Formats: sequence, structure tokens, C-alpha cells
Amino acid sequence: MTGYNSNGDVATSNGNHNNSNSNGTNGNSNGHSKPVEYTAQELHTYPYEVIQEIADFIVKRAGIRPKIGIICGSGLGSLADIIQDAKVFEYEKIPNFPVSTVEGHAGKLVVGTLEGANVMAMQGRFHFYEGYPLAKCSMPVRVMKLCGVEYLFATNAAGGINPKFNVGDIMLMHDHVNMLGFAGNSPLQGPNDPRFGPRFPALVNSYNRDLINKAIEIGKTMGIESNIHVGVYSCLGGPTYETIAELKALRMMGVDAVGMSTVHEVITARHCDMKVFAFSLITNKCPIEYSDKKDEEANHEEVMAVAKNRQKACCELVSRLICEIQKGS
Ligand SMILES: O=P(O)(O)O[C@H]1O[C@H](CO)[C@@H](O)[C@H]1O
Ligand SMILES: Nc1nc2[nH]cnc2c(=O)[nH]1
Repeated sequence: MTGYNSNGDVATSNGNHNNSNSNGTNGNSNGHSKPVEYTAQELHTYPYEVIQEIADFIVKRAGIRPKIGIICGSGLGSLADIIQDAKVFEYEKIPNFPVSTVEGHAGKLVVGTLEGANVMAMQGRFHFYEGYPLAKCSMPVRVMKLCGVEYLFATNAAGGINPKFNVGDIMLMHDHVNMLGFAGNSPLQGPNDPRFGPRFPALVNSYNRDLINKAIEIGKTMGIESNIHVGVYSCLGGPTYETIAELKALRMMGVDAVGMSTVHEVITARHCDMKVFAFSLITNKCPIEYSDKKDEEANHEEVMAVAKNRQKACCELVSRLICEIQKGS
């Protein structure tokens, strides 16, 4: 498999990673670095050493250790545009990083400062429906951890199932239903590396209560308290939007908003003991009765248009919450 040398340039594959140095390269006596080579199986599950190499690559070039990691949902890439003193890494230039394939996910990692905190933001996440295994989808969360991140802010665009939710509302996630997990799929599947966390992590209290309460207070001062809800998110595999019968089933299970992301990232973050704050921007109302109305069908263009419309409020919420975290540290 092709690797990258320590400058992030694509390099030909001829190294053996067992001999790699801390930069993830095989330095030799004439000072040239050989690329690290990993098997497809290794890159399927991303062993600790691979994650460490990616983290070292980023920290070395960014010159800072981020404390807060942000994952931008569909159409919410502007959350990364407000980062100051930004160093931008295109995914394809980061060794062994997957590439973004979905519209509204630029495929860039942005490292810099926000409200005085060192942050790193993913402008583009990885979804199961792109063909990546869940471990690969959430691998960047482990990269964040090894870069020094303590707090994960995960954002997403989602369909509102709770009839009280309107398009443009923000749902602060306080729990999730892991539908992919019900079907036996987990980002933690495979051998457990205790350097990341335990074999059997508990997930009650995954969503940091203190951060949820702070976000509610911030919503009040922003004058958008009636657009802020607290609720349960569920991730389905996608890429199809849900049928009416599926939406009815999800509602019966207590799900308030549905999407195709975030849950595997939160599981990975909690496994390695990161504090998690997550919210869904409600980009469409999910119908729960049969109808011929075309305008009730979800579509990605609408999802992105709503996200663009609400990006200012989302950016303000995120910035002010980071400001609160900074005040407490
Ligand atoms: O969850 P994010 O990445 O925000 O995107 C959501 O929007 C897309 C569908 O329109 C899906 O990828 C769904 O998961
Ligand atoms: N699964 C799913 N994902 C979404 N992302 C944005 N809206 C939706 C939706 O209605 N369903």
C-alpha cells in the first residue's frame, strides 16, 4: 500500500513499519525517509501505531496540541472557518487518512485557536455508507485523542422525528440509539487496545451534562431558547433516508432526530475517555404519515441549504461554549 513520507508527500511503497521511527518514517543513513507500509487489514482497524503517526504528523506541523476537537456536520463546515491562525491539512495529504466523498464535507482538517483554545476541526467526516468500516469512520477521533484533545464537539444535520421540532432548530444530544450496534456493528469491533480504553465501555452519561446545561444557557442569551431542544439521536446506515414505517419505529423507540453519523464517533470518544458535546441541526421534518407530497421527501440539497442558513447560530453556540470551557480551565 502506498504511504507518505514525513513531508506529507505521496511516496512509493517500500518500507517496513516495524522499523519506523517516531515520525512514522524509516529514516536511513543518507537522510532520506522511506514511507511506512501498512497492510490493508491494518488500515482496516487502524492500530495504535498508525494513529500515533498521524497524530505526530499533525501536531508537528500545526505546532500546537489541540484541546477541543470539532466534527463539522453536512453543510456546517463554516464551524472550521472561524478558527484563527489556522493550519489546514487536506485529508489526502495526511498519511493513511481516508478521503471525504460526500458533498458538503470538504475533506480538510483545520488546526488553530478559537476563543483562546487550541482546537482542531474536521471539515468533512466519514460515513458508513461511503463504504468505510465504522472503525475507519471514527478513526480521526482517536487521532484527536493522541493529538491531545480532551473534548469532542460532534455536529450533524438530521431529520426531526419529534413533531415539536422545526427546521432550523438545534437538538442538543443527551443520548443515542445505536441502530448499527443493534445489527452487530461497532467502531470498537475487533481486538481491543487498552491504550485507548476498556474492552467493555459503559455508555450511560456519554453526553456531558454540564456542557448541555451551558449550551441551554447560551441558547437563552442568544434569544433562541425556543429553537433549542434536548433529545435522542439515532444513526442509521444510510445512504437512503427513512421509510415511514422506519420513522414510526424510531419514534416509538424514543428517537427525536435521525441521521447517518455521530454515534460511532461518540462511542470512540467515550471509549478513550473524552468529554462529549454533540448537537443535531434539524434540516428537515420527517413525515410519519403516508402522503404523496413530494415536498415532504428529504434530500441532501435541502439539508445543506438549511445548514448554510443556520451556520451563524451554530458557530456562535460552539464558540461561546468553548469560551465557557476556557473560563473554567
Ligand atoms: O451527519 P452528517 O454528516 O451531518 O450528514 C447527514 O446528512 C447527510 C444526508 O443528507 C448524511 O450524511 C447524514 O448523516
Ligand atoms: N437518516 C437521515 N439523515 C439525515 N440527515 C439529514 N436529514 C436526515 C434524515 O431525515 N434522515
